[in-house]
Amino acid sequence: MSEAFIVGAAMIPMAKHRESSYSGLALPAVLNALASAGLKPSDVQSVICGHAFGGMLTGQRIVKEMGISTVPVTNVDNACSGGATALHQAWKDIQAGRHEIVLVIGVDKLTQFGGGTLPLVLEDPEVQQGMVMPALYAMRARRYLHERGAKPSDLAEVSVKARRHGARNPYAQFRKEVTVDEVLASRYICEPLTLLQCCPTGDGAAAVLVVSDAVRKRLGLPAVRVAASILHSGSMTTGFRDMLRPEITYHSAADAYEAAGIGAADVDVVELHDAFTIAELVYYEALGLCKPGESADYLKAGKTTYGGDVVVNPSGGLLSKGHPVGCSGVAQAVEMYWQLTDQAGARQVDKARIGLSHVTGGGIAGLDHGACTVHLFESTV
Ligand SMILES: CC(=O)CC(=O)SCCNC(=O)CCNC(=O)[C@H](O)C(C)(C)COP(=O)(O)OP(=O)(O)OC[C@H]1O[C@@H](n2cnc3c(N)ncnc32)[C@H](O)[C@@H]1OP(=O)(O)O
Repeated sequence: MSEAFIVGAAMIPMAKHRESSYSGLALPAVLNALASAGLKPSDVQSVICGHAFGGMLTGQRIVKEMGISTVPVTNVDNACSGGATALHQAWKDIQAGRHEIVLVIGVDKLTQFGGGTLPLVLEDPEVQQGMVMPALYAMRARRYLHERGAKPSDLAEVSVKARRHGARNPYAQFRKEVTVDEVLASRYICEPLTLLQCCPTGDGAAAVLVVSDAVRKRLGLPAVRVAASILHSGSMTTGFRDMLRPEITYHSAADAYEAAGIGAADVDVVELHDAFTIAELVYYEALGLCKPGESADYLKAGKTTYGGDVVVNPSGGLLSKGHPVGCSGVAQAVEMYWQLTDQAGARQVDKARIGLSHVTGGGIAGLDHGACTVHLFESTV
């Protein structure tokens, strides 16, 4: 069994790239990731492509443009977790000794829908009743305000931090800082969530090279070890569900910490799934960054920004960087690679050695979410 390492990474700036095809989005990320690892397209032994809305054979359409052939290409759909699931599959392949150099791509183009909320699967009974993602998270937010005695400004603080971090990130879709008042004054999407508390729709692509220990040693490059890679689907329940206890994230995080022998207190930098402000607060608790019930105070005390206990979403997170669904898990891995190899520029987390990324996928009736992926990374620099 070989351990898996990331030795190269790249992404394109997230934005509304209306004129680009899926291959057009992905190719610059792929070629720059290869270049950063000193590898050629022909060195790649397997390609795994995460996307949600690219249609059939998205990965093959990208690989065709790379000028390589016969390499096995796998497409992975796990909604927002698609990219992270692709990374999980690469980790498994490297561990099993099937391949030594795997290219992982995450890509999605949400501008194809022309605006509004994301299209969901119509056979889902909750979707038939009108469930859309902002509504799901608005219910969580209402529950949080009710149970915790929190204020809407507690939610808004998440966006303020996200935008402050994102302002340092040239790859972020939104780079302007905002105040609590501006967040609260933006238009309601689904009360209590306002526009600036929702991740935007946009387009993006990211790529990482995952290699075996032997290849890492041969390349001699700064590398990040994948210390744990956990994928869970949700547990079915037809009755009451505690919306402030996202069980799929609790389980995935606990398994990741156990697999890596790493505790939450050891983590220096986190990229978590802040699709809406409320998500970040409940995930602080589920990832064990703070105790249940303490998330709003933990944020307000500055514990999750530079100078605090752990820097959460230095990239700006989904709220600021953007959330092109199937791309996001790979974009998180790119940020982890940059942070843990001291290449994150103005947003570098000082002495970052251990990183955690977390992404959940898909609203689905009866489940907390459809998929959850948690990765732990360790710097080898
Ligand atoms: C399990 C899981 O948890 C899975 C998940 O990840 S769920 C999350 C998946 N992603 C989503 O659900 C996307 C959430 N966001 C949305 O649905 C939509 O962006 C929205 C309903 C909030 C707004 O959609 P819309 O009204 O059609 O806005 P849109 O046409 O995109 O943009 C209108 C303007 O608002 C701006 N805008 C849109 N979203 C913005 C945001 N979050 N912050 C700031 N500005 C925003 C746009 O830039 C645009 O400005 P300009 O006119 O100056 O260009």
